[in-house]
Amino acid sequence: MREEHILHKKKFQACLNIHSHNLTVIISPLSNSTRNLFTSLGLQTKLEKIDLLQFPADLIRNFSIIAHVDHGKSTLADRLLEITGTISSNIKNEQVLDKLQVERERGITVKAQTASLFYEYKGQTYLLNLVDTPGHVDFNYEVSRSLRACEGVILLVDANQGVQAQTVANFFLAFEADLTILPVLNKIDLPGADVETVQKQMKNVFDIEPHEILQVSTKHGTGVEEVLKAVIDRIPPPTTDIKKPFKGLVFDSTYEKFKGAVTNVSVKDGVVKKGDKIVSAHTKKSYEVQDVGILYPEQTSTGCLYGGQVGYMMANIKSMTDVWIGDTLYHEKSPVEALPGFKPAKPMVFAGIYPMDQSEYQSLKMALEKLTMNDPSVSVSNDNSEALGVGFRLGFLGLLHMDVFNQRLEQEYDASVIPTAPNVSYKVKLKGDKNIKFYGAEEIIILNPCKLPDPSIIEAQYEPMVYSTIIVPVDYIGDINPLCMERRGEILDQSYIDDTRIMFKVIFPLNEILIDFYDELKSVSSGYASFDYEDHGYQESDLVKIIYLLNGKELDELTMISHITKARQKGREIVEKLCKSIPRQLFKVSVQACVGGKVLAREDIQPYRKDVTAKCYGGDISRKNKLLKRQAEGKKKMRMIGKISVPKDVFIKVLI
Ligand SMILES: Nc1nc2c(ncn2[C@@H]2O[C@H](COP(=O)(O)OP(=O)(O)OP(=O)(O)O)[C@@H](O)[C@H]2O)c(=O)[nH]1
Repeated sequence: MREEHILHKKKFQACLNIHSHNLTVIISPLSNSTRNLFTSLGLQTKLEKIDLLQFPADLIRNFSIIAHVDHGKSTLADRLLEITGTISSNIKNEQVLDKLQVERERGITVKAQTASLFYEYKGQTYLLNLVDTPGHVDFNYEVSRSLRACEGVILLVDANQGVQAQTVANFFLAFEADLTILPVLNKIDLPGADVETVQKQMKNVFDIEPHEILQVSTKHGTGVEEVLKAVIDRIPPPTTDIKKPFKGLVFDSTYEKFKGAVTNVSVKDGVVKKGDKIVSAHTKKSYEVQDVGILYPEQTSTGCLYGGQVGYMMANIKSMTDVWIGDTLYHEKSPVEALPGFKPAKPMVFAGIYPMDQSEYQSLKMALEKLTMNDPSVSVSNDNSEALGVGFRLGFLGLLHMDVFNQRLEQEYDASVIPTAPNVSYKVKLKGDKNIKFYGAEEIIILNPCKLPDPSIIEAQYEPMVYSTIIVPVDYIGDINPLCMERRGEILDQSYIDDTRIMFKVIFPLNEILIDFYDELKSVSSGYASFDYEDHGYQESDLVKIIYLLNGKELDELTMISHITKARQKGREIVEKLCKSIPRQLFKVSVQACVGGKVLAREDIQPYRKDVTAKCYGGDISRKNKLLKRQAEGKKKMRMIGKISVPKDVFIKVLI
């Protein structure tokens, strides 16, 4: 049975399709009240086909939400989606735009997400395009790209925690991009919220006046509607001319099974329609637009996008090499000057990834191609190892980024891989001896520690440095100095951001802060410190290669480069942890750390005989088979070093 009822009112049209058990409401974007009515009833809503021509530039606002980790960006996005009737406010929405399994499991945003909202204000309906961005330093590249599709940002600061290191980093990203900054204090519901102090910090660090700052509780929705109004009042509309030829900036892309590449496009000028023939300024390849629309928050086809608008586009792009984030798209018959592309992401951490079984090399290659389409900040090059075979060396923006990428590889592409220890990239200057033809270059970059040349042919070695910001309460000043010294850091500056907090500027070797520095910083400051860093070039250093041996066989995935003063301590620590992580075998295993043939540390793993079926003699055969099956599954997670079986993720266990 189906019944249709169409409501006509001055400014909106709603069409209810009543099926026997479910109700779909087709709504017009033009009225908040209609959308809110239906979404608050918990009904499924679908946007009626809209004519985006009704939204000229002055009715459009494009903005990002930026903040330190966990200051409430995704929660604010949820409330904005609810207030505008984009999603139902009847159910408990939690971080709706965090769509990836890894984001849901970890409770963090790793991928920027765009959503279009319609909001009625002062008698006009506005089209608002928001980008929810990640807060962690490892995903800053997502933030900087998103900003290119915006004219303004909401800078969210937790009223309880105050200005943190990533607040500073993200503020300056927006400031340097010349965007309008709308400052908002969040979590004012918390008993520890100290609005006055945080206002003072924002005045001291960003020169933002207290009266400019809005106050909200995104959890309870308090003050959130004022944020929407301020977005319209304070953030300027995009500058565009829809009569000019189409010029679109590709600011993000995702790979979808069955659809191929879906690009997120910010239309700078002109209009793009389904069926148009478009060209990529980067590859000069042309495509036919198969679908184009807005993200509401799911893909909602509109058939076209006009200047100033932001949305998605599908054009049958199948290969990763054909999508270039930062690319300019134009109509085949009206070429335009390409927009400046994005500064390429600079990987900070490198690690090898090898197929568990060499026969899986091709499928791993394809999985990497697809996943890097979703995450273009990962660099991929071929790699090989005597022990692990052929594989890939990947570059990441940080350890969390690496961890998340590997998890996505397993979860989304079912890839079973052996990852190697993460390392930074070193630079080596070879001796100027014409007879030495090593790599045929004077200066080489070492991405794989196994490939560090013999010291006899090295003239100088350099390690990457970072320029960092640490913010801590003054009570912990005394703990910061020794921590920085221990990590070979050089404190350049320290300044008060208010009466209670101090900001340090420190230069560190990247290798020293890569693994557990942040944990230690948090621990010495009772969780109050925050930390952010950026690339600071290379500096000459005294480095050695540490290799680890199991009964004399090299454990390739753990080879590392260390500062000479840290080698012995590092070697001892890792040997100790290896002994704890490698299961006992049927024979004794000696674990050694060596530098240039000299043993730095050695320990033995004593033999242990484990017959899992020992207790099953005479018992139920099915139980015995179950145990053997479980043991076989366990073996899949192992790899063999000689006769020793080692967990494939051994480096994670010993390093992190
Ligand atoms: N009490 C209170 N908690 C809040 C408020 N806003 C957010 N939270 C909580 O703070 C935590 C982090 O919120 P998110 O919205 O995930 O923060 P985020 O900035 O998007 O986090 P990342 O994307 O990982 O950087 C969650 O547990 C929220 O429930 C608020 O106004 N009051």
